Amino acid sequence: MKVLNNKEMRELDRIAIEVYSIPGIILMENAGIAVAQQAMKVLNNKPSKKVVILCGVGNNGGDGFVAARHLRNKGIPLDVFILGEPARIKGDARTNYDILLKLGVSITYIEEEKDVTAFEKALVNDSIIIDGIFGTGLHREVEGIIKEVIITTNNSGKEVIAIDIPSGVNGNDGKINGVAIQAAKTITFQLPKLGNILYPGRAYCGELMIKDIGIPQEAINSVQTKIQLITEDDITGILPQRRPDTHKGTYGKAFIIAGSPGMTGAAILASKAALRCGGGIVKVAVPQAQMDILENKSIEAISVSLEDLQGNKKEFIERLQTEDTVAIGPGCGQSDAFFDTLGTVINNTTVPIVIDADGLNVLAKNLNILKNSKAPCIITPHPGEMARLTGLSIEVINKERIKVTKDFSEKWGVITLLKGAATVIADPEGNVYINTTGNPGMATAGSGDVLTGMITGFLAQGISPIKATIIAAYLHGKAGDRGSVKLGQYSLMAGDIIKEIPCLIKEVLAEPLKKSNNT
Ligand SMILES: NC(=O)C1=CN([C@@H]2O[C@H](COP(=O)(O)OP(=O)(O)OC[C@H]3O[C@@H](n4cnc5c(N)ncnc54)[C@H](O)[C@@H]3O)[C@@H](O)[C@H]2O)[C@H](O)CC1
Ligand SMILES: [K+]
Repeated sequence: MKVLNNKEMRELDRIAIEVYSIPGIILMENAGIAVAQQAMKVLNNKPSKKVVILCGVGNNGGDGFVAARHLRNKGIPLDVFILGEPARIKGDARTNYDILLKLGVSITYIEEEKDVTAFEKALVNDSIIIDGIFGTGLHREVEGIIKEVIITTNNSGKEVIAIDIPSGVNGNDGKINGVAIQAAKTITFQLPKLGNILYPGRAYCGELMIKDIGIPQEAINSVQTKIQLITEDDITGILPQRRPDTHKGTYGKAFIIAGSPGMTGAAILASKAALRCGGGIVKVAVPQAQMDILENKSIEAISVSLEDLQGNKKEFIERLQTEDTVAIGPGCGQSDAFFDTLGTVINNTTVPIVIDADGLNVLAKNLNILKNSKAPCIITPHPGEMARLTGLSIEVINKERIKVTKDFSEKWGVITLLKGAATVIADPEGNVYINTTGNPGMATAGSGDVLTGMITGFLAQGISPIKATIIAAYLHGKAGDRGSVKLGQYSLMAGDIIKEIPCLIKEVLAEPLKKSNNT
């Protein structure tokens, strides 16, 4: 699903209205109806029904006027408050404002302190608030009486439904322009905006609902954006049912170079995750002293002595030619020998390579070795590792997550998955995919090793590097969400994420069994 910035959303509106002749007031009516319907759902659980609607002087306010009319038609008591000069209300918003005036709806104009008091008094019992102050038209800091109303709203303890985007959240990047409405739910229209998806804006949205307001798919297709939100639709049924006449080799050979003294767990987690995602054969190169531990804990994986590999480069290179994918880095440490191993892999592998953790920390010392790579390369840094790869501060990286990730991918010709909330994936062509599954419970040792193993498991089966990265990112987060519901975010461990993979693959990824397959 495309994710738009404010300008692209306005362009989408324009195309719908000017190219496909859909009157803007129809879009506004549909938007307002969607908001009213959601408000009714929330009100149904409340004994006393009352809605207070905050409207700005733009079309976001226009949506609010429409919602007011539909709620009034359902007999819901409501108070409408307008923030800004009524004379500035124009076009479709003006039409809907005039209708409310003709209907005699109670409208209060918030221009000074006493009007804020009137707003506070309107918030009786368990009334709910609809936020139609600003949408994609927000273009400067929120100040003055509007800022005061937003703070009052947030302090009121009332449930807030935001129209399109919580007022104060910048639709272009999710940053807060001074202050922002904390919504319990946000109803956005046709496509999500970056401000609905990127933190901190995403946290202000509460539960995000995307409502179709009648903009045709042709109009959506014509808006040029390279940023997509990963949704379950993107990965549903993507793993074909397995044919009877197949064997483990059919599902690919993954070679994982992981582990160092005290870090065998990284190798165990990555190998288990790769197998759980359907990889056929998973070999793991670990230091000789850890082979027994690995074989004991990950019995389905095949262990290989890292020292033997490092001691016989010719054989190492020959082995690399027999694999379907290679992953390197989890728990590897940063020894000179490992730096050489990484160079051997990058210089001699033609199949997809996943570089994670210490592989990235060592790569950061000489990024130019990427220029020798003949293989599709996927890197999976967290912000700290990205800081070492780019020389940027973690603060800058987290402020410009999309730009930093996209720039790195385009510059070095790799697929970059930047971990964090929300995970950002970019490919060398500058396409960007945002993943919103996952939760803070996954900030636990080994979670990244699991993700590396999952990407590797899908690559081994011949899924394309970008698709394997997208599927793994979504599923990893979804598994973490399930695990956190069962165990709580404090107790979730990396191994618990792996436990959730089988059900999710069966429910989501695997193509539904055809009747004939049941025979
Ligand atoms: N396809 C759709 O998504 C549809 C969206 N609709 C709604 O229209 C708004 C966008 O409306 P717009 O008039 O462009 O802007 P806003 O209503 O968001 O802005 C209100 C108004 O406020 C002024 N302003 C901006 N920043 C500030 C500030 N910090 N302080 C004070 N005033 C400010 C600005 O000049 C504007 O005039 C979209 O979000 C949807 O809700 C359509 O109704 C249906 C189709
Ligand atoms: K809003």
